[in-house]
Amino acid sequence: MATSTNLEFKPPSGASSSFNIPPFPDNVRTAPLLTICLKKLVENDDGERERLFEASKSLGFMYLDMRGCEAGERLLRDADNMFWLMDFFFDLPMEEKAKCDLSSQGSYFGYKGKGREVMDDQGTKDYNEMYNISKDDILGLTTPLPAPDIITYHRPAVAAYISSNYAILDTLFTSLNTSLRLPPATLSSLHRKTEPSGCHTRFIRGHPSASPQTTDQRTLGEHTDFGSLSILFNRLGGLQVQLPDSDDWVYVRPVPGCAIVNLGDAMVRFTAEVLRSNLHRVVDPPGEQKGMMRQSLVFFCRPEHTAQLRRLKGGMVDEEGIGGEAGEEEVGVSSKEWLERRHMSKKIGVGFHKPGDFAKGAGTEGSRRAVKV
Ligand SMILES: O=C(O)CCC(=O)C(=O)O
Ligand SMILES: [Fe+2]
Repeated sequence: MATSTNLEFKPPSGASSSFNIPPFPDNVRTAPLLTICLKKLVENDDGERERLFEASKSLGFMYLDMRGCEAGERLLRDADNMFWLMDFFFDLPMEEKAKCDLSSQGSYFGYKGKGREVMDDQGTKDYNEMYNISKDDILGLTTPLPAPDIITYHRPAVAAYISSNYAILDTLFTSLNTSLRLPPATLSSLHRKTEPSGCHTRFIRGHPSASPQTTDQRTLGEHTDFGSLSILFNRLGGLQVQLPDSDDWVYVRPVPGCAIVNLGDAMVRFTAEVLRSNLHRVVDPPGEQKGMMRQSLVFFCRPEHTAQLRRLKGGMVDEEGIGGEAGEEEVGVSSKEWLERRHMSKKIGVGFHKPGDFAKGAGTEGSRRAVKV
């Protein structure tokens, strides 16, 4: 932890530990993710910029190799701290976690218990506990939300992790900005750390699905991410992506030293579907990892609340008239509205009451232009 502690906490369960994890199996189908080297992007390597653009158009999922680069190594260290904090958090008694469950107030942030969201329109319940920590809360842009002492005490460590993510986001946005031939800093200026947004850190504890007899081994339903870029760290397998133009689901193998980066709906809307926000889901970990508690860590970067999700002006997409006449202004929806509509539809008793409600939260999953460009 970045801060020392005088508080007494029982040792964590170690569910996040990278030690003693059985290997990811070799006999399952895995996704052909490109590995992008952060160091090369930071050094403005043209070839690496092209590869980032390619990965963002074709699958919208990639590995980002953090090693050998100061900003990357810093994020790896800060992410390790978050995995420790996550262990402590999820090991708290349920009544402590329930105190920061803000779902009934319609808040996206705070704790969500296992089975409190649906994975589909039939109302199949999920198998995850989640804790969403608002960037605006940690950086003091809003009044602090109720949180357990362990989180309050370690706010500086969470803030450090957020800053490390922003350093990397800035590199990614700058590179994509160049590839899209957008006016300088267009993407970065829609994602300022100091402006209110739905950006957040997510802790996930995935419980094994119901019983070995069930054929449905999903623990988190299929979805596209709502925002712009997600930076994800996995220790155990279980994440799957659906391959473009196919019904096949394949695993994403966790790779030490690499984050899994994926694009969300906002990037699709900004680029008239040139960039891709791919469907993904989580199932029980494969092979010898099956039955283990699975923890993952995500930083979700979303556009500022007031940003309009529509084709951006200028740049290759607009000038080439992709998704409309060149210079034509599309009617947008604000990032805040998009987020609220999408997250509510899954919450049992809040936005999801009956079949049909789930579909109200649809994202850009129907979009397929990206693979054809
Ligand atoms: O846990 C994972 O590997 C992925 C989680 C995810 O897709 C999400 O929280 O949106
Ligand atoms: Fe996701």
